[in-house]
Amino acid sequence: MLKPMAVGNDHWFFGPVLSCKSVYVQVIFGSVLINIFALASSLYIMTIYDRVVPNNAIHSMWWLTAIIVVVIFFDLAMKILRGVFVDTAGARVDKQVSTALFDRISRHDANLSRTATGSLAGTVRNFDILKEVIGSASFTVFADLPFIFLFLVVLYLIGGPVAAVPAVIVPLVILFAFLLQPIIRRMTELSQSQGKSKQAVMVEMISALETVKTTQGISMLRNRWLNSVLHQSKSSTKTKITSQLAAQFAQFGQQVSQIGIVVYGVFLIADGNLTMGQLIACVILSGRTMAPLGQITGLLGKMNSAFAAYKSLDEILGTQSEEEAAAAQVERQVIKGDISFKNVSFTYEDQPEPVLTDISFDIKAGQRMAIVGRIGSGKTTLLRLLCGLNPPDRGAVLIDNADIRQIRPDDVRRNIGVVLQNPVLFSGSIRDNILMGNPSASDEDLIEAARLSGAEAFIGMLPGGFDFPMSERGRELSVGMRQSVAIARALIGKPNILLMDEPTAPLDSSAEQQMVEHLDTATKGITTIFVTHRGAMLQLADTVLALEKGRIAAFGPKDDVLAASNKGA
Ligand SMILES: Nc1ncnc2c1ncn2[C@@H]1O[C@H](COP(=O)(O)OP(=O)(O)OP(=O)(O)O)[C@@H](O)[C@H]1O
Repeated sequence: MLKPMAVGNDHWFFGPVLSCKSVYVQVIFGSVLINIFALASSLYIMTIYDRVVPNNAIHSMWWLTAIIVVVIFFDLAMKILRGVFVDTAGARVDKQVSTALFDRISRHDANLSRTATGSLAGTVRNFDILKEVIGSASFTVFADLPFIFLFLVVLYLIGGPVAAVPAVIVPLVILFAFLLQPIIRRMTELSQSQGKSKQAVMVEMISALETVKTTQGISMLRNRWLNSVLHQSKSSTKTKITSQLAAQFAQFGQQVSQIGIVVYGVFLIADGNLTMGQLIACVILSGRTMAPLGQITGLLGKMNSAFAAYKSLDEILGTQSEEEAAAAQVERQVIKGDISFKNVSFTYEDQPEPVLTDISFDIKAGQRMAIVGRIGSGKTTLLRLLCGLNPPDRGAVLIDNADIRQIRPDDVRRNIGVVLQNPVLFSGSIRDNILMGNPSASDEDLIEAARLSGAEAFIGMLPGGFDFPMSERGRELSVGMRQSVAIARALIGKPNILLMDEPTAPLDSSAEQQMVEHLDTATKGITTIFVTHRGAMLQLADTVLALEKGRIAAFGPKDDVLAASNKGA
């Protein structure tokens, strides 16, 4: 079960934002000053027209000009500082949220592993949109919004009834933007989800480029790509046009307001109720009143994108994973290695049939068990449940009599060595890759793990030995070499439980025999569970579990199970 996280200091987004509270308070303070400065320039022009020009008061003009120049410099300094503060806060939030994102995605969570890699990458990329809004100077426009009312009041104090013109237009612009808002939001969400599908097609193709090149699959993927590009560009164009409509209406409102003030003002001047200077000041103030609305409506598209990005990120970061929930429960520095399955059943999401049904068995610490069965009988799935990659729907997987979901994930990772099917290596040296199994291991541990896995034999022949540099996925090594490095990575943490999924599958029979001999030494005294289709690996096992269509067909000492199966055959 996923539990929503509380909003507060621990919230993935509002937590970091609130931690920059003091910076944002300074930004608001800066905005107050900037808006007050904006009043000064219209008052200056009004005074020049009404007092200085009629009286030819050049001396006063110099004084007033000196004051307004100082104000303009302060205004400039404030705007620069405000921009710097917003950027600084944005960078801090970015660092914290990006770290949380990495941690969350790198933790094995069944819910995330169901999401396509490309789509996940798209969600992560969307964080940039959110970051751009909160970390950009345009964000400060929100701080300017309340000043619309201040400007209206000042407009009234200076121009009296002319204030009625912007006072009518401002709510109309706001209303129009509000009415468009849900439409823009829907379009933005659609455009973002289509963007993620586009990313998913590209990532899937790039990650299997060689397969794509050597099969006839290019045209199929190309069609998928073009379809998603077409859909996304259609919806993003619609979103842009609609949000521009709101911005254009705000600009239109600004122009109408200024013309309205001029026309109304001329009548008021004719009646002697307004001066020329007051009229000019009112026109300037009306522009200033409407400016934030223009900016906000221009930002509507971006803000909706940011909101949609927030929502999709919240699906990843806003919930507490089961392993995090369990983290607080049982600490197991050392796991001895007893394993029990109690009536375990499991169905992959969106699949009609269970993959494992009512699986129960016990093995004692130090036993070595082979899981055998036909293709698709559920062997890998059983191993996935054992590493905690997927939680069972019913029943429980117990390690040292504790439900694996209740053991801290770090303790599970430290005590269980895992070699998955087709293990992945990372760019970096062989040393880096093996140390991923235990970053604090000594050089002796490293050499020992390489010896036990059989990797030592070829590492010595590579240029640089353990420092041999590899690129992405370790493609400079043969499949068998990669397998040995992956086994060394699993062994270096000296685990008491070792899980392996067909560790000898890519090897020929002589390499397999060698690997079996290495593993025989490496797994002495360790609870070892491995999936295999190969007879040679069975030499290691003292216990065999045979699966058939997700149910236990046989379980017991190797010789008994093999004898029974020979009799059956
Ligand atoms: N991620 C998944 N989502 C949905 N169904 C899955 C997933 N992984 C496996 N399955 C299905 O679960 C069943 C068991 O798969 P599993 O990989 O556990 O079998 P296996 O015995 O290890 O097969 P093999 O010998 O081919 O490795 C299969 O029918 C497979 O289609």
